[in-house]
Amino acid sequence: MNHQIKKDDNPDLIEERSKATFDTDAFGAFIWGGYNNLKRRREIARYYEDHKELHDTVPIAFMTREEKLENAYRKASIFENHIKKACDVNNPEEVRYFNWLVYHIDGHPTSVHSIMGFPTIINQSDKEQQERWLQSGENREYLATYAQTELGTNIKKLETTATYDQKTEEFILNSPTVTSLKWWPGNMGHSHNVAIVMAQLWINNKCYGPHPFFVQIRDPKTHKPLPGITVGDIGPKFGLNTTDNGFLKLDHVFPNGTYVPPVHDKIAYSSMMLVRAIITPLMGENLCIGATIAIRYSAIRRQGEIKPGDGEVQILDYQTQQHRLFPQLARGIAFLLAGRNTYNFCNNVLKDIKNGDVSLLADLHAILCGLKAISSYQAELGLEQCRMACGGHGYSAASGFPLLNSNQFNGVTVEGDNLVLLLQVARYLMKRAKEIRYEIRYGQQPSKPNEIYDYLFDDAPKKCLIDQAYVPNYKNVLESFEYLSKKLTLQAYDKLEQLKQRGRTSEVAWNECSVELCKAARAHIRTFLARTFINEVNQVNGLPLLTVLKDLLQLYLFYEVKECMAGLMEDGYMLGQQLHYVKKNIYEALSKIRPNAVSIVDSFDFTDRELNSVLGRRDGHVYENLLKWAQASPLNKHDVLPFHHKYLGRMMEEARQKSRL
Ligand SMILES: CCCCCCCCCCCCC/C=C/C(=O)SCCNC(=O)CCNC(=O)[C@H](O)C(C)(C)COP(=O)(O)OP(=O)(O)OC[C@H]1O[C@@H](n2cnc3c(N)ncnc32)[C@H](O)[C@@H]1OP(=O)(O)O
Ligand SMILES: Cc1cc2nc3c(=O)[nH]c(=O)nc-3n(C[C@H](O)[C@H](O)[C@H](O)COP(=O)(O)OP(=O)(O)OC[C@H]3O[C@@H](n4cnc5c(N)ncnc54)[C@H](O)[C@@H]3O)c2cc1C
Repeated sequence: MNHQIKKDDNPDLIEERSKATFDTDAFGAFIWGGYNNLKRRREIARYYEDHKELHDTVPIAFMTREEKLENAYRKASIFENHIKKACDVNNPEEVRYFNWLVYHIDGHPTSVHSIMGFPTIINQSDKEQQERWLQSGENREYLATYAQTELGTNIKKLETTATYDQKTEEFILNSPTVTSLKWWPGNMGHSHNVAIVMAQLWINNKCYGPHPFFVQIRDPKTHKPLPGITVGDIGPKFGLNTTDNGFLKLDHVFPNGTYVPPVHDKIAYSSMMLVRAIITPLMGENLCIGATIAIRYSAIRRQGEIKPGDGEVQILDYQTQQHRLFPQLARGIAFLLAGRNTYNFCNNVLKDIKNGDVSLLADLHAILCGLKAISSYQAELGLEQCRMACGGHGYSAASGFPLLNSNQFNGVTVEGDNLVLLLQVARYLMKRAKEIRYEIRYGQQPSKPNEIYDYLFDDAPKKCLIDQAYVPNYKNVLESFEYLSKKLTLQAYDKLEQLKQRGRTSEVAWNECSVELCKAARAHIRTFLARTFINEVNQVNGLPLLTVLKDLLQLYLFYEVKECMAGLMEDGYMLGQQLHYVKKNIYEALSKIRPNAVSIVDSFDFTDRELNSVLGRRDGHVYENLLKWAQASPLNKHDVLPFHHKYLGRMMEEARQKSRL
């Protein structure tokens, strides 16, 4: 049953919704982690709808950059009064959702304090520091950005220095070169007044590597930059234009502080882990938003005929449209599920770290790097497919895609460039490969078993079992992913070793293998995503929901096999006939999903505010609202633009006069 049917909606959507074979609320509860979470989302969305002061005054596509910032500043100033009423402030998901409703996708002036600056203070300060900065940070008496990236970046090679002066017992922070300027930190340009500055710590002429420093950059009262600080906004960007990403030059600045060594030398990097953990489910959500817009629009847009004379069809009936859109839906769900799992894993490991236990740090780091890289890349490609699926209207800001996709672009870069992060996964895999080769040669056990990479140690001979069974066997597909991942991991490892034996240094050999290392990393993450999706679906009770989830899972798994078929076929593991079964499974899944497609996207329960799209409106009344949207454009405030006569009008008048001569 689809709970979103309303009698005044677009008739095509009513028809689609009436065909649902499952309960959309049950699906929504599966996606958002239970019925109570779904209910809370609705209550929070209602709260937002009822409080007009939290809404944008005009669509942000019609605002200048200054107007965008002022609008977001205005909302930030009343946000605290509302969030306590709207949410359980101890529930991060509720807080995140309320933030998302209020500020939407283009950033806002308190974001980096919330997701990076303040969490760094919570996780990386000692008791004395916490007493001083925790409550005041929580109250937003100050706002802290996270200033790590410089004009050139590679954390180990950061150029900003923090030199301990033994006489005055102070640290001196300095940007010694032009490339040491901090560049990019969010909200540093104008909004925040404190920066967590990552700088190379020097004590007694010895460098202790990058460490975070709490630096007041603007006067708490006047908000003017403090002496020695040069700070400003880096200018307009592809997206996130409501965020003032900034530059910062430090000229011998003296923040307060004492040096307390961390329990692990990578603790200083833990803030990045937290954000990487947030990014994966966010990528899933973005992709599901794009798919919702494109699928709803494809259900109301009629264009062309399939059976001549039968009238124009909904474009969602074209197999090509389904093949373009439904995999995005399936991938979006896979990222949401894997993202939720690893977010919980991340919080548990960060708690362990606080208690001095760093045993799972490397496992967590690798999986977060890989998921962030794969989810942001595939979401970017997928959203572009969704945009293209909407034809010309997809190119209009009214579709929501220009804002959604241009913000999505930053996902592949923020918190570490994707390729750099894939190489971190590969570094982890190479350690496992060394254990495998070592174990086989010397009969030793690997360091510790772990569900994430156990399959790499499975030595049983492998045969591809993908067949044409009516009910697809997901385990067989998962085994194919495991086979490919292990093969690519060992191939990369063996090549690395051969190159080293031929005299290459480790670093040069690494570079010469890096394309193959990235392939191995992708294959490992594909395996993780597939396993998580299968595990989650296996826990579902209730046949109608289970059936539709299995349709999506079938599409997800076989689509991913098709994506990596070259690797599976090159050594004869998968045969041509089996590829035929793979394609058959994809086409079957598309047609099983088709009648439920609108109800699946309805199940996400996104509000029109979240979709921010005339094409994706829940009621399907697209065309009349496209006209309203266009008429609201600032250009249409005047029948004749104020500068018309000065330029074009004069040009035409002069041309007319000339032709009269
Ligand atoms: C809304 C629309 C969608 C938008 C998308 C989402 C947006 C949401 C967020 C918006 C706000 C974004 C704000 C953005 C903020 C930033 O970007 S902050 C800056 C982030 N910067 C980076 O991420 C830099 C990336 N680089 C690195 O992390 C490191 O340089 C490196 C690549 C990991 C290499 O590390 P390094 O120490 O320099 O060198 P190595 O010798 O290779 O060391 C590797 C060893 O260290 C271990 N390790 C590395 N990182 C971690 C970690 N985080 N935790 C634990 N361990 C780590 C690694 O495993 C190696 O260990 P060994 O193998 O044992 O040596
Ligand atoms: C919207 C946005 C918000 C941001 N917010 C913040 C923030 O709040 N705080 C902050 O500190 N930073 C922030 N950043 C900076 C961000 O973290 C960096 O841009 C990111 O880590 C990539 O670093 P880079 O730009 O220096 O790219 P580079 O490191 O110069 O990478 C450029 C290219 O070189 C390749 N490359 C680099 N190193 C290697 C390698 N070792 N092996 C193979 N290839 C390599 C990469 O693959 C990439 O294609 C933000 C960036 C953006 C876009």
